Amino acid sequence: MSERIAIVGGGKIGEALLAGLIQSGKQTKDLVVAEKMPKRAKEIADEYGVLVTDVTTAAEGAQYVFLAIKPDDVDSVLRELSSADDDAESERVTVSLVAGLPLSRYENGLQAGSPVVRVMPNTPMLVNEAMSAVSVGRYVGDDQLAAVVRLLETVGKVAVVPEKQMDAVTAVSGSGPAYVFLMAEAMIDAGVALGLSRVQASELTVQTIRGAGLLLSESGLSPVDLRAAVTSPGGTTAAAIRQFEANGFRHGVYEATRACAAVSKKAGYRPDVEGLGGPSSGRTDVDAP
Ligand SMILES: NC(=O)C1=CN([C@@H]2O[C@H](COP(=O)(O)OP(=O)(O)OC[C@H]3O[C@@H](n4cnc5c(N)ncnc54)[C@H](OP(=O)(O)O)[C@@H]3O)[C@@H](O)[C@H]2O)C=CC1
Ligand SMILES: O=C(O)[C@@H]1CCC=N1
Repeated sequence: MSERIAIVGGGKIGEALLAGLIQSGKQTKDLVVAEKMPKRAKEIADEYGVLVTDVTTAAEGAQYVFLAIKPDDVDSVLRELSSADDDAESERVTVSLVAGLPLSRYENGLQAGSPVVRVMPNTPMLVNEAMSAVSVGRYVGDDQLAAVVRLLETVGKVAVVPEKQMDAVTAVSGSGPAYVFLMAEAMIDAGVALGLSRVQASELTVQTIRGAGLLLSESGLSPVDLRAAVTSPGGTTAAAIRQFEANGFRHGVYEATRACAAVSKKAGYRPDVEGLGGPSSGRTDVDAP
């Protein structure tokens, strides 16, 4: 029997999941999206040929409901899901892609005993090269976990991690693609400053990042060894790396990931709305940044 998969939220990561699942062979008849913005709903329906509807309809008959919505929208969606179809709820696996919110938030918001899996994916899912980290809720059976892992493996790699590592995971792989794209932007701008056309600088940068990523992934060598192999004694790379270090590159990456993890840790608090320590999260393990 085919599995019906609902994706609530047709934004960036919801679309990446949808596109990845379709590319990996999932049939569009087994996929349904809930998206509340009418313009976006039409774009998704036109582009992918899937049903785009409301949360309740999407969840009906779905074995898996992926939540690809912002943290602020979670409570209202959980209310809709728990009033949708009481009998089905304990069978249905809710898979949250939302940064920062703990498993307990979903387990408390859904019918008692509902299986919930928390995932931190990333946008390379669009090209079936995601890195997804998975933490398992207390009511998830082994078969249910295996099924979610199998689904995510169709769009990339999967690691199962304890929930306490999720903030760090978000800082490395969840937000990580943005750091690489920022590096690409900076390299392209630097190439233009050195006299290359933007088209040339883009082609050189994109292929360099692609090739370096593949080499790192496939050679079995460490980043330290691979960097050393590029760095000829007294040569051009050594001059560049000296400037990176003098300008705090390593420190910048460290501070950036720390800031990212701190925001992930506080996501449940919605600090802009309620102030730190506000009543929305139910979390008690949040430190000052
Ligand atoms: N982008 C990324 O790389 C990653 C994102 N995530 C997580 O994924 C989640 C979504 O992020 P992202 O895709 O970037 O955000 P987007 O804002 O692009 O997408 C969220 C979408 O969900 C829609 N939505 C909100 N509430 C509902 C509802 N009740 N029913 C149907 N649709 C709804 C929003 O509509 P509207 O705009 O009208 O509110 C919006 O189109 C976040 O929690 C984030 O932490 C995790 C890993 C990576
Ligand atoms: O920026 C964000 O909050 C989301 C979570 C990880 C990547 N994007």
